[in-house]
Amino acid sequence: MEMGGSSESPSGQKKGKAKTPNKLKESVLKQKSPAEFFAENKNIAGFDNPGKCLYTTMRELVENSLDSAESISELPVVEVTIEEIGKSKFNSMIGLVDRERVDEELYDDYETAKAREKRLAKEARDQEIQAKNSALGKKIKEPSAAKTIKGRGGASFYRVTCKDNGRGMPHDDIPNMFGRVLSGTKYGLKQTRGKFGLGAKMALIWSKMSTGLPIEISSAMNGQSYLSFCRLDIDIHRNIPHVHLHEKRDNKDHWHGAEIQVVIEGNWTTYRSKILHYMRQMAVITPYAQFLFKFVSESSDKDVTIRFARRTDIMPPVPIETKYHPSAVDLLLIKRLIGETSKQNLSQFLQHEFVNIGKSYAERLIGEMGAEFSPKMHVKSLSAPQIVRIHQLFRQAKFDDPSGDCLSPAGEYNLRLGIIKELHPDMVATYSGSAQVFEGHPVIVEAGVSVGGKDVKQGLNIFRFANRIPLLFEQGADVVTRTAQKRINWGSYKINQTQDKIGVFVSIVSTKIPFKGTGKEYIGDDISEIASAVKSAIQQCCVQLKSKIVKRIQAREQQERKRNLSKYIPDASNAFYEVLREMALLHASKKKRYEDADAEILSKVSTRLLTKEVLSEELAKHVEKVDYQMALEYATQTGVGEEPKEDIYVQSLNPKSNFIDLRSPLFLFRFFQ
Ligand SMILES: Nc1ncnc2c1ncn2[C@@H]1O[C@H](COP(=O)(O)OP(=O)(O)OP(=O)(O)O)[C@@H](O)[C@H]1O
Repeated sequence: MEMGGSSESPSGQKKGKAKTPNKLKESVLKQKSPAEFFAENKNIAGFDNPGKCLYTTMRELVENSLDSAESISELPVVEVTIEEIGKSKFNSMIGLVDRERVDEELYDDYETAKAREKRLAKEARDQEIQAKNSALGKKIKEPSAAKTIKGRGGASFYRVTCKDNGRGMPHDDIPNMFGRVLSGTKYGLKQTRGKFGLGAKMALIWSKMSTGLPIEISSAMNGQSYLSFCRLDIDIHRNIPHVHLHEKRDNKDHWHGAEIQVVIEGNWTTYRSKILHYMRQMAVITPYAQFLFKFVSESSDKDVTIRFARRTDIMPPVPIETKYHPSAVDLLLIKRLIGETSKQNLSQFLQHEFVNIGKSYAERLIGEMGAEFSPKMHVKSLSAPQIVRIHQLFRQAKFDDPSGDCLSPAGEYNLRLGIIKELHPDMVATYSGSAQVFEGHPVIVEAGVSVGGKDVKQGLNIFRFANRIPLLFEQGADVVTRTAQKRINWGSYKINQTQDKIGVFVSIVSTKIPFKGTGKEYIGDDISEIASAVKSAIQQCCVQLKSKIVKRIQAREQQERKRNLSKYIPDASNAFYEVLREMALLHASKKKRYEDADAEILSKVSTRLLTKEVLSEELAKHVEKVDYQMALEYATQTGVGEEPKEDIYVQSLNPKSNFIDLRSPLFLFRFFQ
């Protein structure tokens, strides 16, 4: 650590010699607010560099919007706009006058005349080599433009706006929701995309760090006559909101939802594809939402507008808040629950605050705790050692696994819809596992595996989702990738891991997703319960696919046989006809006599009733008949009922009617919802 200037040095000693004061300074006790901590370590929340910051800001806002709309069972409508703001515009926004460079050499991207000469010479040499190579028909390597330009370049700024039709926020809570790190409404035991109470604040911290501009929030709750508007930034050192403006405005349109706007430094060029990928995959896993994504560039030529239309009105059920499973709690949590409980005695406390403890089981547990415990004892009077005893028993006793009823998986239908939309595969299989348990939290793993498709690369194409969030980073370390690559014997399902175009979709939902880091980018491969649930879900899909693949192979073989037989028809009929013609000549010249049916055939040959063409036709008919018989035999052996049944979902195209008609010339089916 370097010492401050001598004037600030407590002893007034000179730099370098001050051993003792230096030590003293190092050992000064300091505190950090959570906001300060995350500002200094923003990479752990997914804010690594300007490009990634743009991506993470956008996704945090989108995920909040979806959580919000779903919490009131509203089919989500989310509009995201990323507007590029050039340096001049940005400067004028913050009231800074543009300034021309005076001392060019001061700048990082300054190139000396010598360096310029060297670069141009190198470029000329490269061009020559390329021209030679292209004349020789060799592959030409694109020169990387980025490498030739030195310097960090001018920063790019973006206004990110996200508007939804969700719950909105209570007027008075808005400053804390956006201006106090680690505050949120999603800390309960419930499957939500958000969890940490951090995302929106990180966007604000990054805006504060990169542009110094505040965040703006408009929000209205259902039936609210006013609209809350709040402009705020965050006091990083104290971790409290710093409100610039907080007022109620007229809500003429009876709108409900939220619109969040933040101006940050970013990099659209490097993260464009990730951002669009994210939006596309979000649309895949959330087909009941409608998304409008817009990128507005300074020079409108790079503008992007993508609308992801809603493809179904069927929304997965709203996840339910649940209680703790006794095996998932630690000492601290038990103490907290005791502090918060409304129940008086120990027996009621155990039954009310935890899942899977009924009255009689609570009494058995209390009996096991020892003589000093009784069902009627006052729960708030438990001593510290007594609480430890409860905790120890919770760790050792048997409890039923938590049920998955509180979870809301994407559903096989949505997964299948997503895979078909994304990959247009030749075949697809999906599977939804039953609830598993990890550290007392229920986990449901669903998978879809597809083979073939449009624009799909050979090998494994992996799509990961956790609590219905697409995960796009750290693919290599993720449990899904590792399982698909290393623990599935694709060959045994007649799938070629390197040559077939394989799509693997895995969606994991839980009241606690064990993400590595707060950036929610991947789930590690070290949790055996999750790894084995992922493996089994993928395997189940593979088993379904195998039967389809085997049938396809058999059908192909049959077709091949037919094709082979058909190939010989011209030669065979030629040969037959030649033989018959010879025989007919012998028969006609009476050199050789044929009787009855033989004579009849030969006379048909002579009168040209039986020609080469007729023989060809008859042979073709025969091949067809044999083929049909074989197919029939195959179907009888394997049984038609073996064909996997697939649910189909139909819905009315006319939003006003609650039925759909299936018409045929003979009948009409009317399905009511
Ligand atoms: N668009 C929105 N509509 C309604 N409420 C919102 C919206 N955005 C944020 N909130 C509220 O603000 C709180 C804080 O949001 P923030 O993104 O900081 O954390 P989070 O979503 O709870 O968790 P995480 O950090 O894991 O994303 C949320 O818990 C939610 O109550």
